[in-house]
Amino acid sequence: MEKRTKITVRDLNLYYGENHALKDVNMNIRENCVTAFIGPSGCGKSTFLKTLNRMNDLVDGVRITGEVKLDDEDIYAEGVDTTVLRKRIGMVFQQPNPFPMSIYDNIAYGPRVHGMKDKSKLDAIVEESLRGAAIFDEVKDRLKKSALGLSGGQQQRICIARALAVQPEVLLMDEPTSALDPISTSKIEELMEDLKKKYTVVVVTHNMQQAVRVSDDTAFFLVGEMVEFGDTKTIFSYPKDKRTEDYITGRFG
Ligand SMILES: Nc1ncnc2c1ncn2[C@@H]1O[C@H](COP(=O)(O)OP(=O)(O)OP(=O)(O)O)[C@@H](O)[C@H]1O
Repeated sequence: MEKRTKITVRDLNLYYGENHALKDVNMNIRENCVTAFIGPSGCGKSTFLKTLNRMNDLVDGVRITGEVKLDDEDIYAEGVDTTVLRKRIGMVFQQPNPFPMSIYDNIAYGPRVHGMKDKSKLDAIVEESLRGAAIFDEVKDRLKKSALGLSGGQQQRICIARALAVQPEVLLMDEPTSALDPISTSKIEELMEDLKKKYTVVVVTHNMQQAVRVSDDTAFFLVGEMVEFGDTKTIFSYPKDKRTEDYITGRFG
């Protein structure tokens, strides 16, 4: 079945001061799919990911032109509440960054900030989020213990659960496995397959095999330009652009 577009990007340009870091990017990100961004270091993958939930707003000297729509809403329109936006579009980073508090409190943090006080509802959200991130069984007997006592791979799944706890629609993942061992990496990759049933997932990865394994669509970036975008199998089997072909065959990067 053809998937509908969840995020539409039109003519997006981003400048860090004089540095033109994203050049006329256009993309339709499909709902309930995993979209991967690949490309060599410094090509703008993370910068682009962050424009999708306005995380770049926090950086001094950034200027953005163009349009990003979530469903039919322009996320850069005047009056958009970025707290609400980031609740709808959650984010997971390269380094697992659980808060220095209990596993339970990490997950309950977002719902509490958004006003949830009811203990039994919070309990249910915590369990559901941990299950959604495939870590409930591993931590159910130590919910009151510090999240910092978990392994890196478990911490990353706690961060995913924390993002799920506020019921997002989209999950942005910035190289979520690059700090993890192969077993933790494959757990997160399996999880992505599951997550896309409920959410729209966008992942930046350095690892082309990972893009092939987990994603439906792939975008290839090179010095701020989105060179090629489309169905992952097609991009990796029949790249249209010579630069994409050179990159995926390992000629540079
Ligand atoms: N906060 C910032 N301030 C100024 N320039 C920045 C900032 N963040 C990134 N840049 C610049 O923007 C360009 C794109 O960087 P970005 O981190 O988005 O690339 P990337 O493809 O994600 O790289 P990597 O894979 O190494 O993380 C680079 O030239 C980088 O130096």
